[in-house]
Amino acid sequence: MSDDALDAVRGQLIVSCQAAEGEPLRGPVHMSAMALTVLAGGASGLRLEGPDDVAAVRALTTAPIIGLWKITGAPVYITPTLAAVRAVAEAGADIVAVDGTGRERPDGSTFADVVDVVHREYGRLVMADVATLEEGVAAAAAGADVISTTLSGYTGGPVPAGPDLDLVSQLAAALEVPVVAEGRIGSPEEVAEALRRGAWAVVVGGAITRPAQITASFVAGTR
Ligand SMILES: CC(=O)N[C@H](C=O)[C@@H](O)[C@H](O)[C@H](O)COP(=O)(O)O
Repeated sequence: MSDDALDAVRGQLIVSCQAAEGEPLRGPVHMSAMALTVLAGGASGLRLEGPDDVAAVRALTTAPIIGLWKITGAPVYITPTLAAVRAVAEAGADIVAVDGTGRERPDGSTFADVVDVVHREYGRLVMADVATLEEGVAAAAAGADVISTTLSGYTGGPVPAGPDLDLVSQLAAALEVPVVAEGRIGSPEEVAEALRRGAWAVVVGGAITRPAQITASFVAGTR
């Protein structure tokens, strides 16, 4: 298994290019253009949703791709089944991101099963998307190659306004594996702070690639 993808993003910005079902930018045509655009801006890696987007962008770049597949219907929705894991790996993701919260997966698979499939069948890496320190420690013990703070704020209660940089600090202090800062990072200053706190890399999504969200933040200034 190669750690090249992780080496290539060390200390760097990864940009998440995602559009949800029903959004005008949904689909590989627009997301490919978005991906090439953020690479032109200096992003060192990409986070992409759905096998179609991953495959389309894989054909265009050798930049590291973190792939996931959001399948709604259960609390665990980030690459929630082994079939989804295989589809994302087969589409060409270097790193497969999956829910790493320890909650029940809809197909009954375990996180260790995911690690086994991704490592043994595909020779790729596994990113555990977690919400807490305990989940990150458990996912690393179960074989995750990299832990991301993706799900902090999304597993119960109100979603906070800013990123969970304290979780970045806690995970970085506790773990040997790389820790990625992700979720609600909204400024270059927050990127720098996440790296200071020990993040291996920083993922920014909506603040760069969700124009409706960005527009709404400006519209708020008219009220
Ligand atoms: C919670 C969840 O499902 N997060 C998703 C995971 O891939 C995406 O919707 C986020 O855009 C991504 O994590 C980047 O975060 P932000 O867009 O806040 O910079």
